[in-house]
Amino acid sequence: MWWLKDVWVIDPSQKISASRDVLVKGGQVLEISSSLTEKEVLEKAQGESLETINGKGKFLFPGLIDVHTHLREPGQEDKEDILSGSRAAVRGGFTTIMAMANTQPPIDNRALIEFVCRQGERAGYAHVLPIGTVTKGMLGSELVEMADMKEGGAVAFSDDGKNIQNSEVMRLALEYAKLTGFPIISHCEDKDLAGEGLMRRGVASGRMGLRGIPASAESVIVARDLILAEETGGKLHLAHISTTESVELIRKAKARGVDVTAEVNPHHLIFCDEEIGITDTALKVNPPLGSRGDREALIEGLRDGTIDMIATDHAPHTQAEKARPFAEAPFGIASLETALSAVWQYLVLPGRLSLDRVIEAWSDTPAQRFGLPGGSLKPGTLADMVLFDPDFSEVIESAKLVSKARNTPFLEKTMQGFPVMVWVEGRLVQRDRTVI
Ligand SMILES: NC(=O)N[C@@H](CC(=O)O)C(=O)O
Ligand SMILES: [Zn+2]
Repeated sequence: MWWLKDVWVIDPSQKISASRDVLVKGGQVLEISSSLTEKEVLEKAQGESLETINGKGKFLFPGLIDVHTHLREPGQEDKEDILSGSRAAVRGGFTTIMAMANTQPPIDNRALIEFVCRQGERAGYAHVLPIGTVTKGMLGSELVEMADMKEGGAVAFSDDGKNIQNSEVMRLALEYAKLTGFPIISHCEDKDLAGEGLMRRGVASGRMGLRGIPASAESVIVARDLILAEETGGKLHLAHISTTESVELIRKAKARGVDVTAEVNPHHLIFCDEEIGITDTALKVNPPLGSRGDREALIEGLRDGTIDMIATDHAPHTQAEKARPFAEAPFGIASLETALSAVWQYLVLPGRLSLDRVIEAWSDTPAQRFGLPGGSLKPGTLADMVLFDPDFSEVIESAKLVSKARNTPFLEKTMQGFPVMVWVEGRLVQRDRTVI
């Protein structure tokens, strides 16, 4: 049994943000109280061994749920695999991760869905929940067997990494997914507008002489998908929103009652295109980093609820691939191990976002939207939880990362505020930054 004493509990699912004592027993949250005496706790332990943690000055919240994680297995295990990715997850404070389907081969049938589930269970760290593709082979034309894949354990459908260019296929997908009750997760990017662009088109891309991707490449597809979701009544989730226009479109669609949710990635909230250097491929990501104005619009959107969730879009690549010239390096940032700390340091500490809002957007809301267990510390629920120490500082060193990937802009930087204990179903899986 665990007794977390005098810890600041943030659990948006129960509207708790207060100093509390928390008891965990038999893998479940047993009780959250304003204070407990040793005698009371020992009685409740009923002879079970007890570990007491002094939580003063620390936060306890539900294990974070990441709805956008690339784990690369099967097929690209040199970048990441389900074991290394789910270890990286718990090191970063995530107890549930939704695995993206753009593997090789893509996760487009029930057998592959079951394979990802099995590998996740075998790894035994974060819960790994597979997302299936929307189309067979991720080729954008023929829909997968959604109901069958749901039976196998899929929790959503997405061709992420690629946009569904054919609007009729997207419309059918939204219609058909209604049978499963699951959202279609859309990677909004008009292929022709994006062209061979390398970063967001604007003053910075002009100065650097790099081919640009206009903001419209994202926003025209956001507009299309919102119209199709409205017409079909299907559930739509928009991945990695990055432009001011997209935020505006979502705000208006929500006001009309469209069944849409949206996510934003930490890097789009923290960086902007001006910070990209021609030698710095760590910041080469898709969608590309926007302008300062976009960054403000995204923060505002997350604050007012237009943007529902934060998601990492953990996109691991090998060092050799990221060492290529800017034009040739792949898009993506590996972020499971640094995302929460980065949000704490760059957004919560300066007062741009409250920690309560961050936790809601990264636990309760994803659980609700995708119908997942977790995201709550209600007594009786599985104890997936994070103890966060706002004062813990660490240099992000290659040797300490448990992900296979090193493509993070925070490498060699000192960061402050980290998860120092993480439990999955009441079992301690990370202590003092070491994965157990
Ligand atoms: N975000 C990225 O830059 N890359 C992702 C694909 C994606 O999420 O669109 C990847 O799979 O590498
Ligand atoms: Zn994507």
